[in-house]
Amino acid sequence: MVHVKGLSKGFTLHTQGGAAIDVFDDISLEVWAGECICLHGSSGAGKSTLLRSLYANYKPDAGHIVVQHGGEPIDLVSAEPWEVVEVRRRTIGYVSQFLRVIPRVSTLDIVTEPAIASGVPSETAYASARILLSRLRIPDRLWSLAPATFSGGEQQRVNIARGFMVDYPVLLLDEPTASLDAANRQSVIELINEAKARGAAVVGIFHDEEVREAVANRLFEVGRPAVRKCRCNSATEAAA
Ligand SMILES: Nc1ncnc2c1ncn2[C@@H]1O[C@H](COP(=O)(O)OP(=O)(O)OP(=O)(O)O)[C@@H](O)[C@H]1O
Repeated sequence: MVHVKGLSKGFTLHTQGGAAIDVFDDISLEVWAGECICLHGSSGAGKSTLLRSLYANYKPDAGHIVVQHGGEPIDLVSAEPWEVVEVRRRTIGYVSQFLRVIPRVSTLDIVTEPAIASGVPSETAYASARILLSRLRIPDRLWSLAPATFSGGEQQRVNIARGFMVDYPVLLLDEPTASLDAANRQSVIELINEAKARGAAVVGIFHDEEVREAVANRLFEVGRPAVRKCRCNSATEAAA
């Protein structure tokens, strides 16, 4: 479903004297339908940067991210913005750590929105949203409220419900259980395993060992490049 080839990414901090940070270099990875890859590595190794690159939030410096989209391969590194929008609507779902709260929009509407955008009839979408919110133990008295005032764990569960509303062929999960208690962690484990069973290719960051063991088929080590590229301009700076 996802084929990453020779992917490299660094950042240049233009507001801080052009300092260059090489994050990863020449990464290659394949993710098949029905499996879950856990991105692994020390803090700052580049796990979130890789995940965001897979969602085309960051543009890699080199390499390819080829995704099967509607039966055709598409390279997200060279895709046009409208193609990225289409891929996100139909093929790749992303659950970030934090919910982007929209003022005055109810929990039910936030959760339902991706399904309606992907063409699911509104009645079906609302019925699925209610089931997901119940499975994730969001009390129904909160469904009509905007989640701005919800606890961290409640907001995270609303975000997870939103991410699982559409049966995306590819799912990217950035620490989906970071603020959850044991019962809710278990619900998320079940949702991930159900997604795998229907053939989703899942890539995630799971710091929680119990979650990792319950869902991951493989660990993929994200590490700093063995040889750091120097982006200095002069030979003197390069030598230094
Ligand atoms: N938008 C950005 N601009 C500049 N540098 C960034 C940006 N995002 C990440 N970095 C840098 O890239 C490196 C990798 O960060 P990243 O968040 O991908 O690591 P991580 O492995 O997910 O870490 P953690 O486990 O602590 O969340 C860090 O050195 C970080 O400072």
